[in-house]
Amino acid sequence: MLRLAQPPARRFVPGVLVGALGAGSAVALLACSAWLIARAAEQPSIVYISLAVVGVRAFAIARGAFRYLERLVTHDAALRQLTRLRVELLERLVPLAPDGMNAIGRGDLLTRFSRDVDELQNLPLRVLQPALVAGVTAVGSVVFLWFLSPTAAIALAGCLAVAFVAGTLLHATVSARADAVIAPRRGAVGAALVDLLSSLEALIAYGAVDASLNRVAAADAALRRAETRAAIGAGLSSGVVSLAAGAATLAGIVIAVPALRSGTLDGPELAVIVLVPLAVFEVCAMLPAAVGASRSVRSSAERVASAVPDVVPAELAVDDADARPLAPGADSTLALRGLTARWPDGGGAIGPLDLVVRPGERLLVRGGSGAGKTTLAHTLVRLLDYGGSFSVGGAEARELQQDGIRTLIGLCEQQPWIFDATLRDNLVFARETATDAELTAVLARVGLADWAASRAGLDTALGEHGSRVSGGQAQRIALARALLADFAVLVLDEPTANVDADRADEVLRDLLAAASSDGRTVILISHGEVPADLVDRTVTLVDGRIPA
Ligand SMILES: Nc1ncnc2c1ncn2[C@@H]1O[C@H](COP(=O)(O)OP(=O)(O)OP(=O)(O)O)[C@@H](O)[C@H]1O
Repeated sequence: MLRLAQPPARRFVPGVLVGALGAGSAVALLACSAWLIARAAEQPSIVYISLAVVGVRAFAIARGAFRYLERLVTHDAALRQLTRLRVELLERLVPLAPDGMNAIGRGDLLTRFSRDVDELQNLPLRVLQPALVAGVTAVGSVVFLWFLSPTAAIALAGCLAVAFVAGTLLHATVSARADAVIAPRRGAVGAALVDLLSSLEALIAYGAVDASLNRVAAADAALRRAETRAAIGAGLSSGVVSLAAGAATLAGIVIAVPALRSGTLDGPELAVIVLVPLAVFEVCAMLPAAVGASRSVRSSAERVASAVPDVVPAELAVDDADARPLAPGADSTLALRGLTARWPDGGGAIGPLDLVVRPGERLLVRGGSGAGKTTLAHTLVRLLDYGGSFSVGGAEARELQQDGIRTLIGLCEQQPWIFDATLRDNLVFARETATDAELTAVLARVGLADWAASRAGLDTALGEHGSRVSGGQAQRIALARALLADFAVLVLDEPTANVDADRADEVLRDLLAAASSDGRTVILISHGEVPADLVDRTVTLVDGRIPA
């Protein structure tokens, strides 16, 4: 993950170079200014100081220009890499969705894909870039001072080393744990908040809102504690660096004054030796912070990596490299022979199952709760992988591209996803070319024409998660989508699960009439009774098998 977060050298190295030039200009500006002021105090002819005057102007302009360029180049590289990283993460997420994403709660997942991914851009910006620039500046400054006074150069190097070691150790002692737990605690706050907001109805009904609010407050307090501790660590380490900067200046005075008295140094050189460490430490103060930032980046990288594992769990269907497209107009006969499947956590195994579903057939798959009906449905649309054999129109499903199979076999889920958008938007993504007239016609087929007309028609807003539609209407909208997509085989998973018992038959009758028109195969999944005339055949699942 860290490798993915790091921009390529051709974009990263220019940032380090201009950063080092900016930092070098800052040090040179101070050295030049110190020399100029001290030399000017001796009131020489202007000729002797004109070069230094030009130097001060040049380094002042260069410092600003290089710092601006550094921000531009490093942020451009980091943001480009972030874009690439996001695309790569989404590409890794797609094969996991939806059945491989249940291990992490939605709130935590959201935090991983927003804050934790954002945190990864700090690898080049706050860890590697400042560390390299500080290193180059420190070495360059020590070498420069060496030519004036080797003793002063050694003293500066010593103070820099002490500042780095002491600052880093202090930072680590106070806030290493905090740096590592901030990201997971931020995730915990996100999880608690999403949990609270998405279950508000139940919490209000059972008077449990306060308990849930307390959970959010506790997660928030834990996050604040970690952030405070991290800030204390950062503050203490920058205090140590400032002390070391003062010590380096004092050391410069102690070393340079006797040299001045003995005549081996002149006044302007003394000013340079005493003041240059201040500029060097300003740049090197970033080092302990960079080590601290590396801990936060590592913690976020681990969280992102565990949300998108390199290897997709074997239980999920993934296209083989040589998977081929479904042949156009492929026969829609489905044949399962010794089929087995299970969920990524290893639970809910079904099979071995033997079953043939012929084109145009209306098959009811019955079974008690937990019998494996939804598991079978997810296997048929190639969300879950299978053992044994599952052929589609005579071709083995695992040899065909999943996308192709999903143009043939469609699934209307038990809890259909309704987007927080208009009725039109909720339908048209199933067939992007559909006109309003076609959308209205399909609404009539699923029995929603009058309801839509009594609202704002296709512009009716459906609310978040379909909060403004009933369970039966949500099922009808899902079926309307499926009809637009024109699947040859339609799997209806418990279409009346969220409908009143006395309206269930009516909804089911409407749905099946619409679904099985056009000679479509319908596999109806239900745990309850279904009027016999609605289906051609019934198979019963018991503990994931069809008893003989
Ligand atoms: N997303 C999931 N991850 C892991 N296990 C699951 C998942 N969904 C279902 N299971 C497990 O698989 C088994 C079969 O569940 P499944 O949802 O297929 O049953 P079902 O017949 O559709 O039940 P119901 O009528 O109650 O919806 C159960 O033991 C269940 O715990």
